[in-house]
Amino acid sequence: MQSILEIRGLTKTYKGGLTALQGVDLSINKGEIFALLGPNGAGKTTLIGAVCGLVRPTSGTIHAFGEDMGRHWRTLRARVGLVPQELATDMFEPVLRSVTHSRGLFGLPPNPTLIEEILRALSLWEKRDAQIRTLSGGMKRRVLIAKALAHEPELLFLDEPTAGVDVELRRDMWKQIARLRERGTTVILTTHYIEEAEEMADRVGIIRKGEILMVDEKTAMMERLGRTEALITLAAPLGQVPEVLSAYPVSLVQEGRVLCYRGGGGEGAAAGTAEVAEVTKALTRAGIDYTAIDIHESSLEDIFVNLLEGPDAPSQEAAA
Ligand SMILES: Nc1ncnc2c1ncn2[C@@H]1O[C@H](COP(=O)(O)OP(=O)(O)OP(=O)(O)O)[C@@H](O)[C@H]1O
Repeated sequence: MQSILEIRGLTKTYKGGLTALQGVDLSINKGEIFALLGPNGAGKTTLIGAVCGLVRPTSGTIHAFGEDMGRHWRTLRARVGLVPQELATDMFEPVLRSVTHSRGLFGLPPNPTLIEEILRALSLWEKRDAQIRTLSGGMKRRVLIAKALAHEPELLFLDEPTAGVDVELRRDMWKQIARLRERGTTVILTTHYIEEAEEMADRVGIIRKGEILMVDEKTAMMERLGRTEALITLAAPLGQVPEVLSAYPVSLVQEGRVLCYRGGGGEGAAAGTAEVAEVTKALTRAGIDYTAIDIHESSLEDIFVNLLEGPDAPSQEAAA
């Protein structure tokens, strides 16, 4: 797997003393979609800003395309695209001119055919002569994407691309991002939306308080940390867990009316469901009747919440 971005020991302490990044190490593979998942203030925007030259790191190194960004800044930055959270300027510019200008900023020759293609793909061509300020919020977001694509970046950062947009537009944007990947662009996106990471990403990094807690392939993360939960509603409440179930990870909840199984973590989903079947057989053998079973696998969301809430969030080494 070829690496396109190597971040080592990246630390950022803002004036005033707040440390937004603490020794971040991160490798991004060429051609992947990487989701950086973390709560508000975790350091996601700071991390992107450091790679895109908007934030000066306090220490650490960033290599992109195999070269030191600190040394070859101009040439490397031209190969990186950034879709920021908000549009800061350009509100009075018409769409076409603004997007064309973004390409020129990187010293590239004009390419009207490419700009038209980008605007059409983002359903903005009809609006090419409209001032950006007159567009809807969702369209403004698309203009941001168009501007970032105008100079044909190989590595694209999307800072919360779908925050505050409606479900339909969100799905639309996911499709656009998937298309970029098909064309070979490497995509790093930040998000609060677990669903977004679950849907889009090849790998997921979880960041909290400026530290990367865990990086893994999405499916491996879900398999390794995922658990099976089953709620077995009993026909009559129990005072304590029956002896026949002492070997299983079960407990009584809802005043003994429901038997709760939580297990199967680390061995994939099948181990959990098979064990739930054993539990139900043991109940039947013991003559304990039940009326319903609600069984589900934990999602990336459960994993994320557990990680963030856990008192001893695992270190990256421990998790690897
Ligand atoms: N220019 C700045 N000066 C001082 N502190 C800052 C600055 N920019 C960000 N911070 C602080 O650094 C921390 C990380 O912020 P950052 O914007 O990187 O987080 P984030 O994960 O992107 O959050 P969100 O999801 O809310 O966008 C926060 O505590 C924030 O208040």
